[in-house]
Amino acid sequence: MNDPAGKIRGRRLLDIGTGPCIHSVISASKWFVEITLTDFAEPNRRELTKWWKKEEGAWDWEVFFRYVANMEGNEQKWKHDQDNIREKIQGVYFCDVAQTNPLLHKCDPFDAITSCLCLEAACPTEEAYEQAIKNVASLLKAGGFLVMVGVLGESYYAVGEYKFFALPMSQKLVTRSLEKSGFEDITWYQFDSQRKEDEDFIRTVSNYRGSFVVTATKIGDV
Ligand SMILES: C[S@@+](CC[C@H](N)C(=O)[O-])C[C@H]1O[C@@H](n2cnc3c(N)ncnc32)[C@H](O)[C@@H]1O
Repeated sequence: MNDPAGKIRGRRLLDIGTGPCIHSVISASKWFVEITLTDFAEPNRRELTKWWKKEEGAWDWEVFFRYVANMEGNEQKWKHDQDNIREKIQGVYFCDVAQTNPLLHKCDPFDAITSCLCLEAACPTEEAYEQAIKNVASLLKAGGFLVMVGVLGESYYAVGEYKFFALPMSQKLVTRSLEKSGFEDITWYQFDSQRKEDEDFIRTVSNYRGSFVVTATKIGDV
């Protein structure tokens, strides 16, 4: 998570579209007391819960925890980080960003929301994307932070033989959607893909052209 000023912190963190994996909140978890994970797909929620509850057959995320701990200056603390995050998780819930209340149940607004590679996979059109940002923003308190990670210009990504749809993202679309949903202080970080000339990768994995991290602060409800 990019937060050079160290201001993105608080009590309650919500991750939208966590998938079956935990990597997207490893860093963020240090700055929050309670973490709520969500996803649309039941098999993903099941997989996450298996890891959270240390059930048999759960995926081992050690290499990811080691990587993040190493980036943060001390690889040896990875186990501590892993225990810490398990303790902070409040639950793994259904979420649909297309719904005006994506969690489908009433809850207090969150201090911060993270989301990694979700909205571009969930929204079929730019209009749907704008609406999804609005829906997600409704879960955030005024003055709360949104941190999104995404890919640029991607129209599909493959998992094995299966190709998933993705809505091609641009800085213009993301920024416009955030502004329309009452966000300010929008900070954009962009990274070019090293793979954009690699035809084999493009054919078999993804045609993304780059990636981004965007951070923004919600000023109020629109
Ligand atoms: C590319 S995966 C990203 C997963 C994970 N955040 C990561 O960084 O690897 C996209 C995720 O979005 C979820 N998703 C798809 N449609 C959704 C929707 N309408 N609302 C919430 N999540 C959705 C999928 O189930 C999937 O887990």
